[in-house]
Amino acid sequence: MIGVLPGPRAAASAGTALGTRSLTFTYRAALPPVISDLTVDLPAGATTALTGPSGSGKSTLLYLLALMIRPTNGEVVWDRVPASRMADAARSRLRASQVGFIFQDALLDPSRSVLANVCDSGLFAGMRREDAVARARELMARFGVDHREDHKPGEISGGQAQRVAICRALLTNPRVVFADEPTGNLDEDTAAVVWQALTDHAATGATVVVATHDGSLVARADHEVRLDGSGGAELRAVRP
Ligand SMILES: Nc1ncnc2c1ncn2[C@@H]1O[C@H](COP(=O)(O)OP(=O)(O)OP(=O)(O)O)[C@@H](O)[C@H]1O
Repeated sequence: MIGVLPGPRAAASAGTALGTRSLTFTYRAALPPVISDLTVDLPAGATTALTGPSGSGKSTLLYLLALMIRPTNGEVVWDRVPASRMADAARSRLRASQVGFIFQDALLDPSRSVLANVCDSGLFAGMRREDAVARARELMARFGVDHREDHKPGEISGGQAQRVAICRALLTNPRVVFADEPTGNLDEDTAAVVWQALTDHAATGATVVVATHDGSLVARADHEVRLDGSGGAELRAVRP
């Protein structure tokens, strides 16, 4: 069980909005839990690096926090509400309106153009089409993929697909961004642009949680939650 640390930029935020209470998750009853009795508050207005050995449960914890899967025991709490107990439709609405998720393998729709992939999350969240397109083009220019807007995901590189996925996640200016190895496919300069974008987003008051093995990213985060590989975790301030 682990505790709470205030974020350096927490003053800019409305406080901690997201956390877990005695969270336990098991993929199969016969197996030991991947996450075991985890209590943590993830500060708003700050970046938190989620680290730990391969297989320790980083992706699983991101899916739980993003309400994509339900805990075996305990809660994921959003604004003091046990959101993991909400009905599916309510969880979907919360995800669409408040969460940006950058998957480890980008997970773009191969049948849709790059521009459509980026815009769709905004349309689903209720944005007007022209606003979604304008914001998508602004983000794609920032991440250097605007010249690919008419291409299909199968026609762009892995690093470009990762950047498109980042544009998609930031489109609605979500309150919470989860990123699963967002710089894994990127060169150093592009990774720096992505990290800066996530840091800037946290500075607006958002909660940003990044699963990563990249020590240079961890060193630039505000906090680290380290999963120990046996279901537990510890939280530390990277930059007190
Ligand atoms: N759908 C699934 N069914 C059963 N077990 C699973 C499933 N998905 C993941 N696991 C197991 O859960 C554990 C945690 O996996 P997870 O992908 O969350 O780890 P991770 O820390 O993100 O790993 P990596 O750093 O290698 O990406 C692993 O032992 C994995 O084999």
